Amino acid sequence: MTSQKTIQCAVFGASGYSGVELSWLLHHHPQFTLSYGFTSGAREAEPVAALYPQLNDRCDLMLQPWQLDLLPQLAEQVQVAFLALPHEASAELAPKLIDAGIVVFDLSGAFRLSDPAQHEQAYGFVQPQFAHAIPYGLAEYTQLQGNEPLIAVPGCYPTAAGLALRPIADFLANGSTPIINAVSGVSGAGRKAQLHTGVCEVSLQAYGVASHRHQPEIAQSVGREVIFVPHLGNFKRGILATIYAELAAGVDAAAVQQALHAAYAEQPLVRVVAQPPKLQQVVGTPYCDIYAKVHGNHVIFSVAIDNLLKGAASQAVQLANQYFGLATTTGLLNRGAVL
Ligand SMILES: NC(=O)C1=CN([C@@H]2O[C@H](COP(=O)(O)OP(=O)(O)OC[C@H]3O[C@@H](n4cnc5c(N)ncnc54)[C@H](OP(=O)(O)O)[C@@H]3O)[C@@H](O)[C@H]2O)C=CC1
Ligand SMILES: CC(=O)N[C@@H](CCC(=O)OP(=O)(O)O)C(=O)O
Repeated sequence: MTSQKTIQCAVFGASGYSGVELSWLLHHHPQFTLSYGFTSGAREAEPVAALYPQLNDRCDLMLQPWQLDLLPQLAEQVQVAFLALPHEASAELAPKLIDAGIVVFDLSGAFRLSDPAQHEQAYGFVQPQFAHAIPYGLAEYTQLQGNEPLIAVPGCYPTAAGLALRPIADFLANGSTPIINAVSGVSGAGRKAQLHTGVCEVSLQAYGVASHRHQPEIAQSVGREVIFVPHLGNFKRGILATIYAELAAGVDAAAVQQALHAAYAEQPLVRVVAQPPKLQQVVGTPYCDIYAKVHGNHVIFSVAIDNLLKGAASQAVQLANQYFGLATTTGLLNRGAVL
């Protein structure tokens, strides 16, 4: 185990929603020191509290615009970079950081899909060639050794779907297609101004119907085709996913419950709950809450996470904890969130 606060790290995209949550978690982390918080080159240097006044007198991080000529200095100082960047920016920057000897935890979708053709179709750009070898970091199902150069942090919706469906993957009817309906708060779309996420525009609505880039990611994660329909809701943060899956003959409610409890008995950040979860019980926390009910030959899940934490920043820290041999919850409990 590494001694106190010795692991220096940088957050790229620290002015964004998932980046600021990461920065706040790392600011308090007992083992990591947040040495740099970078923004795009389009900004001036400024304190993080200038963008997020709730951090006044609580976090003295200075945001700096990223320029490539900072790389040698960065490589001397930090061991770890967390990328909370647009997908293409991550794809471009990650190889440079790796070449400089920095381990990268990437929150974008740039390295999640192992099939390059599927990636190009979903993201519209060509994936770096080494992407197929990058571990997909659904934290409860990943065993990092501490020598991986890059870890792909799962997407927010795929985190919720993967944590529910993986424990019962062997119980599903042959050839059946789970259906995932999920509602996300507006922070899922990031901080940048966009008409469709404006306060007068958002009203519960489906989008990306059976065409969202997370559909192939969920399919890859659970090992079968799925139907995925995301929805945008008029609330700030959180994802509530309702998942329907057909069970193989003979699988009953007890078997499903036993599989879920067995999968997460030793996993402190996934809670198998007895009532359908409310968003408010996970918002601002690193937990995923999973409820399951068997109805006839189907299992119905209701799953709740905070998209910016378990769906992004806290899962990245969970993976970094694992990478450095720390307990999975280190620095994650009793923290509160920024937004
Ligand atoms: N929001 C969410 O719920 C989740 C997001 N993610 C992923 O995390 C990543 C960040 O998302 P989110 O926090 O929502 O995004 P935001 O739009 O809130 O933030 C984006 C950040 O990236 C910076 N940035 C933009 N372009 C560049 C560039 N070319 N070079 C360097 N920095 C750049 C921005 O800086 P500036 O302020 O200067 O523009 C900002 O700090 C995305 O890949 C997203 O898909 C993953 C899971 C959940
Ligand atoms: C509400 C909303 O817009 N959500 C985003 C997903 C969140 C996100 O940033 O996607 P990744 O997990 O792939 O990084 C979207 O649908 O594009």
